Amino acid sequence: MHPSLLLAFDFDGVLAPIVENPDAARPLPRALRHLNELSTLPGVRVALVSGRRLDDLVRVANPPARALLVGSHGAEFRDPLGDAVVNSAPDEAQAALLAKATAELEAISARHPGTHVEVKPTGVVLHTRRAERPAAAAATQEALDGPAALPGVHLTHGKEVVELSVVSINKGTALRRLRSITGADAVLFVGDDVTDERGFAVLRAQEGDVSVRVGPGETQAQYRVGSPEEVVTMLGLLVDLCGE
Ligand SMILES: O=P(O)(O)OC[C@H]1O[C@H](O[C@H]2O[C@H](CO)[C@@H](O)[C@H](O)[C@H]2O)[C@H](O)[C@@H](O)[C@@H]1O
Repeated sequence: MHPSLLLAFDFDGVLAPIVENPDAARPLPRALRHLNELSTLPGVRVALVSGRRLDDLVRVANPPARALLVGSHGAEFRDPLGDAVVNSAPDEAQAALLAKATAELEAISARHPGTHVEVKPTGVVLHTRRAERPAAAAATQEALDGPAALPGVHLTHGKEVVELSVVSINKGTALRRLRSITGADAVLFVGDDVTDERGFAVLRAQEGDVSVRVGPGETQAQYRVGSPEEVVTMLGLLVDLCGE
């Protein structure tokens, strides 16, 4: 009998190349094709585990119909084959803190052309990829010194993003939840950024889990591939292996 496998992938930088405009990110076509193939195999569940808002993830990723979806780093969660839906809405105090952090990031962004702010259900992000380097550096520093230091705010400093959350949910908690819902014997998780390191940290290599980092950077992952194009190659091998 086949073991049951959970194959979980971050989106940006893993299935989709990083681009300047987050709205323009799309999965590589062959990545999507392989994900669709994997999602129909017996004993396999595919999951997308993203920092994006769930509605945004669905819009840009066009995920397989059977895929488990995790948005906002785990604050939003959907299982199309079950009844597991989680939306960790902030409580009153967290909502007030989120409004304050958002107002401060928007003021910082207004001072630094090329930056923009993205609001999520439990967090807010300052994007700096499209700004001139001095403006990006200044805006980042102001965000770190200001709203990121507010009590109750959880900071993630990712790829050209300063992300502030008012809940302490992360991709590690998300992967634990996915493991428990699917009852998977082993988990594969592929990610490219600092937020994904929290996911790698909860995997159990000695029990058959596999972690893969895409691109450069310090990592706890067991393996590394160079780019989303190499992820496509890995997905093709997985289709062959899991389909046997
Ligand atoms: O943990 P992730 O799922 O990778 O989420 C991290 C952020 O991903 C997106 O931003 C990243 O990709 C953009 C499009 O390629 C790029 O412009 C940006 O610089 C990257 O940081 C997403 O837009 C954010 O909401 C996520 O927090």
